Amino acid sequence: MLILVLNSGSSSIKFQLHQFRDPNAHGESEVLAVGQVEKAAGGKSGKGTSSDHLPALDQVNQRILTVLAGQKIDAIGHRVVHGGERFIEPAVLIEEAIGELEQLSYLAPLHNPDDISGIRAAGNTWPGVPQVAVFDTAFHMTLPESAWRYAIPEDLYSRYGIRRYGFHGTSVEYVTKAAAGFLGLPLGQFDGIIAHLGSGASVTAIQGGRSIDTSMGFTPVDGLVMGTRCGDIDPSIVLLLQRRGLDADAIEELLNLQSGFQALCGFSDMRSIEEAAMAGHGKARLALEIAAYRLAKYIGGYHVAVGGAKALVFTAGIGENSSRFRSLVVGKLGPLGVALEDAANLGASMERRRISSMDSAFPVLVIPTDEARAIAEATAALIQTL
Ligand SMILES: Nc1ncnc2c1ncn2[C@@H]1O[C@H](COP(=O)(O)OP(=O)(O)O)[C@@H](O)[C@H]1O
Ligand SMILES: CC(=O)OP(=O)(O)O
Ligand SMILES: [Mg+2]
Repeated sequence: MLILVLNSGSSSIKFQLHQFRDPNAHGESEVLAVGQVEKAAGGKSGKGTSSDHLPALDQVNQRILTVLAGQKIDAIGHRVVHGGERFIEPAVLIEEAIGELEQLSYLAPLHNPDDISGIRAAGNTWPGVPQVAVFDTAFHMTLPESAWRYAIPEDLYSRYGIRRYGFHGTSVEYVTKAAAGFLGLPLGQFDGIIAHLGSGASVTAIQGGRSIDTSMGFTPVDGLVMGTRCGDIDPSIVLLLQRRGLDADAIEELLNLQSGFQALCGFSDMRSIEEAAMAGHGKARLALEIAAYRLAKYIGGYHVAVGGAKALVFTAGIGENSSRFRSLVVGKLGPLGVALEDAANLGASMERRRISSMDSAFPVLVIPTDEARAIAEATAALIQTL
């Protein structure tokens, strides 16, 4: 079975072609092709149309043709950022579902419109091939109301759907299962904290294998300090900016694209920030300190939320690769009795591994995430049922 996974971002489309040897899509898939193509137009506003996607998808098609050698793709799996409360699991993208997704676009104006344009364009490029959406929000639909409800008038929830949703769920679910397996625990007995630290970053509290709280909220701008997103701020800041003449689009851009590490030190990717910090750049060091401090506070809170974590797990670009950032964060967890084994933390292995000391109160793990594989598996499983 052949599954094409597409992740349509604002400026590029990432793709992976997965083959499941077993016709029932059990077992590991093999990655036959992987790549990224740039989109011609669209910009970072999320306001691109499906015609912006067509030339890019045509390039994807060209790049997989030789690998396919005449075989047909069985399904396309799309990463979709926001599924609202409507989509609590992956969905087959029949016209009705695409329509429902369009209704949800106002919730994620920076992400969903691109995802939907990508879905429509893929329907043109690969006509007749079933398409599936896998949602970043779905895994967090298990949050209890005490975690998802904001203390604002109820009307705002019933009218506009204003609540905490949480994101990165596909990654967090994959890593949660892998961490439970690594520790030899049944999923239902895994209580822990998963820190997904990429260009977008969030941390999730897991109890009994399910998400019970997470740092991103109504949108992916909330929570941790990220590459260009501010994370937690007082909403009154937005009001002041508005009173000083910034409109909604300008404020959105400021908080999503000009904040976070970018605002604190002038660099948005962790490799540059680390290099600058090592070269003595004071603002880069302060930025790392602010981000690590905030994440450590969340970890302390989530240790309480899950009733005592059995593991802390680092994943995604920064979580998997930055031993310096992991060490800064775990260095603040002394009161929880958690400590790293320096040699293990510094190791550059790409394997799942434990990096905490033998006497750490609970293990600290590095588990590489694989969103595309998770999307391929979910897509394959769903189209079996058609
Ligand atoms: N070897 C490394 N050391 C430090 N940071 C790294 C390393 N490799 C990648 N990163 C950081 O990981 C982040 C990107 O994470 P990633 O999960 O690929 O993000 P996304 O998929 O959301 O774009 C960037 O900040 C990048 O600098
Ligand atoms: C939803 C989100 O934050 O995605 P990313 O980490 O890919 O920016
Ligand atoms: Mg990411």
